[in-house]
Amino acid sequence: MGSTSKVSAGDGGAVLEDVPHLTDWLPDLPTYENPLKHNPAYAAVRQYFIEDTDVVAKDVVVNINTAGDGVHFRRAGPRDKIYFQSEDVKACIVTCGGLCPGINTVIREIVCGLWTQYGVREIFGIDGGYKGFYSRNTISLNPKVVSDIHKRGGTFLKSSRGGHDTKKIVDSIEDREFNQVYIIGGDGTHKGASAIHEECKKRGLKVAVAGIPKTIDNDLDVIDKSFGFDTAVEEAQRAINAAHVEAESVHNGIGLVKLMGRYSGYIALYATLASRDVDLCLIPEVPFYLLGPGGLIEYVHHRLKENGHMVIVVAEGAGQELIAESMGSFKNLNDASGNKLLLDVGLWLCQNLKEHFLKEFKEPLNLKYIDPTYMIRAVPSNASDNVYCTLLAHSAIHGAMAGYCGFTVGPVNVRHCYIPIPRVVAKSRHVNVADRMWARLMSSTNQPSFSQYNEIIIQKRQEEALRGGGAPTSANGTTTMKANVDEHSHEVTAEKPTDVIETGNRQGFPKDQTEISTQTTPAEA
Ligand SMILES: Nc1ncnc2c1ncn2[C@@H]1O[C@H](COP(=O)(O)OP(=O)(O)OP(=O)(O)O)[C@@H](O)[C@H]1O
Ligand SMILES: O=P(O)(O)OC[C@H]1O[C@](O)(CO)[C@@H](O)[C@@H]1O
Ligand SMILES: [Mg+2]
Repeated sequence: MGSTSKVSAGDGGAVLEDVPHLTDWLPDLPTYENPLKHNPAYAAVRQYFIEDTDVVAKDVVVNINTAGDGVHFRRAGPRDKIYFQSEDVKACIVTCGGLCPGINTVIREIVCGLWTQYGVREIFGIDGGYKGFYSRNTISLNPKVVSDIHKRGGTFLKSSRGGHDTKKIVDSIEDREFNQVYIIGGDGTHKGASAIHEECKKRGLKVAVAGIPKTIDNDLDVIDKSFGFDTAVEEAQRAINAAHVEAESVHNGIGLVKLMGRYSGYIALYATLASRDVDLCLIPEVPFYLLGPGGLIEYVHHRLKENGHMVIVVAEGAGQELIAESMGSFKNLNDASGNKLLLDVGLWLCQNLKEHFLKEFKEPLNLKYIDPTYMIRAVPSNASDNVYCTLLAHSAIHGAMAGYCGFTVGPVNVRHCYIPIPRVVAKSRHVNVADRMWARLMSSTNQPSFSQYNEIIIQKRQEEALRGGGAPTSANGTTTMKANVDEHSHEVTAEKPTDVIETGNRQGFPKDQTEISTQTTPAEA
């Protein structure tokens, strides 16, 4: 990422992973009194201003015998001295990447917060993500324009993938004289934000770049949880309930629900735990197999015999390697930002479940597939996400006004912090299957752990080798699908099953992801 980290130690030995400040390259900047001192709403608050020495511990659960002084982040909030005068601020806001409930609330609260708390009058929206900086006119924003946008899903400013051109973006920032840039987005967006910050620094500009982490997959590291996640989990309950109703109303009924989660299965995990009607939850972090002892088909058969119906929740990124191998050959497609496009695990499971049941148990399945993928992220944020978004927006504006830059905001152990951007994008967060939260799920669903994955695959391979290669039966229970990948809709349709192949990669994560964070969030404790 090319940025130098600002790590320092306090007198007591505590380590501070600090965020950049405008004075790092503009040491003589003047300071001003924070107008909040005279704001009737805030003036009465005792200890309203955050001390520069206030920090938040990254880890709060420690071993009494081995605990050191640990890593800390700068506490977010208003400072009594600020580095911008209200009339000099020209702020802009941009939203990038996929949608997430609450984006509009963050936009609204940045605008209203800057306006009412700091008296800023020049606030602009960038139209359609990063590329809007150099290809579109800006949108003038004020509290009236944004007054009711938090009641709508989506992004008022529009979003996009791809199109990040650091030079062109910073040229636009310079030309338009923006000095505060608020960037709402996920891991890709934050990598872009970091590049913008570094370029502004290189050009010696007085520009504060502030990130606000947005990811429905909850895959950004360090922060407790991303906004919109709770809303999405709540919305997913409607689909799971429908799947349950459909499944229990017929013989041999299966309700299959596909939820978002490219590489991290948090939505599926939490939606499953919240529902309690789910019998099987498949996530990208846990590779599974179909046939053989401990396999998916055996479990589904057992569950149907026992209960007559079942509900399966699958995260969209689950089983990708299995599907790819079962398809023999397929094209690797990426979206405009370079993210891998996923194969449809929902359709694949439907086809394989139905076929195996007919073939092995001579029983037809009554399978209903529900795909609410976009429905759970297109809704407006719920009440608690709205409050969360408000705090994020306020933390961001207080940080920028105080001259901090190249930071993102978010709660760490429930206290809002300023976190250096490289820290949150260095690695993605994944469900820790060795953690108690996954254990809770396993105990709720009683599903198999698929722990024999390696043994099953090795054994099947050996059997195939003995047979001389061209195995007439499935090695892992997958049926080869000839994929028609429509490059525009990205849908995968299956033709008639023809052949069988094996899979052999225990690794459930994307190959290019070398560092994986499986931190325990407070909610998982
Ligand atoms: N490494 C990078 N450097 C600079 N810009 C990037 C980088 N990766 C992605 N971007 C830009 O960030 C924007 C958003 O990226 P992306 O589409 O990956 O979504 P995201 O922010 O990760 O959000 P999500 O994946 O949660 O929807 C795009 O405009 C993309 O060009
Ligand atoms: O179809 P789009 O808009 O690219 O978004 C799909 C992807 O976005 C994400 O929600 C991440 O934002 C993934 O879970 C999902 O695969
Ligand atoms: Mg992303």
